Amino acid sequence: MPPRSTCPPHFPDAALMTLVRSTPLAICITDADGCFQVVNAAYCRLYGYTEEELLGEEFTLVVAPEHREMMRTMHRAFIETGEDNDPLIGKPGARAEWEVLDRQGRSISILAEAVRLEDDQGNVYKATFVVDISEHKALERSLRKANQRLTQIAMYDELTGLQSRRAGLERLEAEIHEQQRYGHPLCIAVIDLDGFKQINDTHGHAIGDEILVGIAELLRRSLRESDAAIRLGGDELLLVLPGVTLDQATQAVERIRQALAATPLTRLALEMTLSAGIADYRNESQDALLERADRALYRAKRRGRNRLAQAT
Ligand SMILES: Nc1nc2c(ncn2[C@@H]2O[C@H](COP(=O)(O)OP(=O)(O)OP(=O)(O)O)[C@@H](O)[C@H]2O)c(=O)[nH]1
Repeated sequence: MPPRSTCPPHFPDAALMTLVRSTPLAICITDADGCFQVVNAAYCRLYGYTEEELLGEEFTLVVAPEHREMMRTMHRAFIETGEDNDPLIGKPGARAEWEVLDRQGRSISILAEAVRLEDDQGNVYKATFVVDISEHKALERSLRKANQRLTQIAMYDELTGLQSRRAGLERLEAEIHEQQRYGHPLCIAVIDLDGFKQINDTHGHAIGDEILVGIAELLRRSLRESDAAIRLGGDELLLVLPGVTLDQATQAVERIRQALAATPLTRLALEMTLSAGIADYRNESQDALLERADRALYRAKRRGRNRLAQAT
């Protein structure tokens, strides 16, 4: 035999009701039809209604119209079984977060927890305890936004939108692992603009920036989905070209070189050229691969710029 309840035999009891009414926790009690039978002062304050306005009304008054039917169904299920069959979290449970509406139609985030009550006549009620978590939710949203922003800053170069050095080198490392596992060819190209310092010195940094943005656009247009374009720093760029041989990579970068030479950039329609060193991956470390591409780039520069060189 379960122990008998120590509650007074009549519900609601006057002393308990005083407690319910004066607690700072927002509480409402709804009957089997979902109509408010009790709302305490904290509940009224939270939603901006008077007690008279709420009593007898269906609880869906504080729910957005599109969610009312679902909430009615859940309320009925709770009255019958004592469990919320919450379709959003997919498991029974009487504690959940919701978005509700106050009297002005403003959205409030709440944490609600409920208990099923039964009086001596067998009438069933649902008592719901509500905590306003709007500030907490707003903070959560702004933290999520700040995190996204930080990720964006870490992953992408702010000026050009190309991948950042850090993200790009991580990507290259991942491609090297793929290559080691499956043996697909993998190439990289280290690109450096020709005479970029002179452009900055003659036309100013803002025009130099426009050039970098223009080249980034050209790269995005020219590369495949599976390729990556990375700004290593300054006017130095890295292309990661998976699945192509050294000759195919050279053809692809040669097309980019020609396209750049034929595309005047910025409002001053400046002509710009690039030099590049291209290397195919040869079972080496990332640093060794980058170093070979760098040496090839250096050769291309020495031979007169506006040209490519393959790494040996
Ligand atoms: N406008 C602009 N300039 C930058 C930026 N970052 C680096 N630079 C400049 O880019 C120039 C890089 O020049 P270098 O690559 O060393 O030399 P270069 O003039 O291109 O000469 P070569 O590479 O030998 O053809 C320097 O003057 C840097 O100050 C940037 O974000 N914006």
